[in-house]
Amino acid sequence: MTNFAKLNQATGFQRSSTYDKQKVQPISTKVVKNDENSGDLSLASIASNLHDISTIVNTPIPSSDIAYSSWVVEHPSALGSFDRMMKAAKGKRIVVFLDYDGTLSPIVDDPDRAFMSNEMRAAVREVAKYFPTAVISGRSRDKVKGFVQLSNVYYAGSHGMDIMVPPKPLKPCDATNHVTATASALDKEGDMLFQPAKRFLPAIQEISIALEEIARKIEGARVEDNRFCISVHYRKVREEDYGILEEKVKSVIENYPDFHLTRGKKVLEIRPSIEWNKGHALEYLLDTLGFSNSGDVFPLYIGDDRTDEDAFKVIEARGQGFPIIVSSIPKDTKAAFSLHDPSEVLTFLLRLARWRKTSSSSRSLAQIWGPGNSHKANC
Ligand SMILES: O=P(O)(O)OC[C@H]1O[C@H](O[C@H]2O[C@H](CO)[C@@H](O)[C@H](O)[C@H]2O)[C@H](O)[C@@H](O)[C@@H]1O
Repeated sequence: MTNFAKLNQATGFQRSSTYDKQKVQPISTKVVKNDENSGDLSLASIASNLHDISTIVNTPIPSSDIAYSSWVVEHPSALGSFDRMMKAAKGKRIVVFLDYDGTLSPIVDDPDRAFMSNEMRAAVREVAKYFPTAVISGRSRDKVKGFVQLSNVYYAGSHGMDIMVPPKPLKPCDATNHVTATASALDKEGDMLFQPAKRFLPAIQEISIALEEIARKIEGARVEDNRFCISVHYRKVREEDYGILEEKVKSVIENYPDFHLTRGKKVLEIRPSIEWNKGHALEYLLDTLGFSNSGDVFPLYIGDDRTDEDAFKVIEARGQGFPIIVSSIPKDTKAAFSLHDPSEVLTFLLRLARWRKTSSSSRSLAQIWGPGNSHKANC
């Protein structure tokens, strides 16, 4: 049994095996209590009955809807499961990790215009008031910081290859946990930087120039310098030109054996071949904040893309925490829970902050954190 299966079993989550479309079941009227949607049928029960409903009312339900609903049975909605999730996290210290593109901001054609809404910013700010919070992005750290514009979160750019934590913790509650990591340097502002791919910077510059040259000749192609990795966007490239672009990009990488190509959403990413990804960044941040050997830490990671799977795997291996995928289509994932899109991410974050706020005010601090730990409730 996997750690998640154990976790789900312990917390009462049913992650069924593959949905059997042939099996006719009575339409469930079981209600999943949910603050936003109290009284709605759970997605899981919808999934197991969509096919039957379709037959009864003789109205075809798109197969994509059925497929999505079946997938949600395997990866329950983090909104529908919220109360039970929080029950499982009771008495633990939640640390929040957020991806940027496709999670905090919707996917748009122009990467420079992937702005985060003010509502989302306020929600992240609120969450970060109560929980240590980090944004881990494929973008350069400066760029993602420029989009998020919050001073109370930690930032990791270049898929975790550029991590910044202030030498002093962002919140007093982290003070006892804050440790100085090795292999770090201080930047101009005195922030502590961890940049395991620094030695590749000269090669990255060369590769970037070669890729710019290629992109100039293919309409719609675009190169984005993410400092320790490079993105070649093809969202606006004609389908018939994609093959040429990919071949040319590969031919550049062939000259640089220390680099490899990965793929994201309509983007090719060129990265140094080091053993470091978003999963390592999550572990690094937990260590730096002093949670390395802490049995009571509950990392919560929300992300939408392939590179986020590395972080999901780390949480799965720890056997504690919530890996949440943002997706409107079924996909292979290590995430245990799901959210449909960034607007559901917003709702989830607001609920998370509200949950902590109300539990802080309605119960005594000692009840929440245990005797002697009441200061932590301010985190
Ligand atoms: O780890 P992330 O924060 O999710 O970054 C991954 C890549 O995100 C961006 O590209 C994606 O979003 C763009 C804006 O919505 C979209 O135009 C593009 O097609 C997507 O792939 C970013 O521009 C890349 O550099 C990141 O690597």
